[in-house]
Amino acid sequence: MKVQIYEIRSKEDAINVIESGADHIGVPYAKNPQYPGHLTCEEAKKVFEIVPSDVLKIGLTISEDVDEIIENLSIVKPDVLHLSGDIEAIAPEQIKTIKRHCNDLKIMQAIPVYSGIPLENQKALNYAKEYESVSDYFLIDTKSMSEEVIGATGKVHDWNIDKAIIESTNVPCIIAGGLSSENVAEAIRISNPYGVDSFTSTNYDSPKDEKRIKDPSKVKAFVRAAQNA
Ligand SMILES: O=C(O)c1ccccc1NCC(=O)[C@H](O)[C@H](O)COP(=O)(O)O
Repeated sequence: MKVQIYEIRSKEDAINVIESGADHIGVPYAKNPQYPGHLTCEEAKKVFEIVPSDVLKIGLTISEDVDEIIENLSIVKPDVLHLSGDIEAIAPEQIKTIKRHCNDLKIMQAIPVYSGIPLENQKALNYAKEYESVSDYFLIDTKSMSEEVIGATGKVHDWNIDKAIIESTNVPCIIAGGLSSENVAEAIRISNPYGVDSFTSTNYDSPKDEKRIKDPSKVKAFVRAAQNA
């Protein structure tokens, strides 16, 4: 079971999270006034410099501007670009353009799932079909009604929807949305994913420093719970 941890804002957090056994390190970058925690491209590059080659460097952007995305990738150089903005803002053909400009880049497309809405009233399965030819991973994540972006809600959704998406595609799927050491085993049992992702529930309750937000004991407990599931 692959374990992905967001959002890494410092080399210290990256080291702690890697020592805790995470397989994927998630760094959101390209400054956006709505997300003060996101790093500049230069800061993200510096964090990734210390990541060993057996850990995947996941760079998250919510940008919808393909030229800007390509320019930023030339600085940050992640292994995987995680697209977590409005899914309809970047069409599969545009993702092909991004891939053409960046050798060996892999794509993780976020698939939005709303809490409390039945699968038949959501577009998640259609999106998975539409984006599977340009995606190396899907990140099935909770979307809030009031936000354009997908994720970072701290809220769970129905894991049977994850199961349906996972069974519909050959793209490796990582599940996300309110996952913690307490609920991750049950989410895995229901959906049988390739990997699991956590942000909110592995943060300190009150970080003392804006760059050091990950609580090593919560990250270790999450990794252990996922690996033992
Ligand atoms: O990490 C962010 O800052 C972020 C911002 C905007 C959209 C998505 C973001 N993170 C993506 C992730 O993969 C999170 O870990 C995922 O959404 C789960 O978050 P949570 O429900 O808080 O555990």
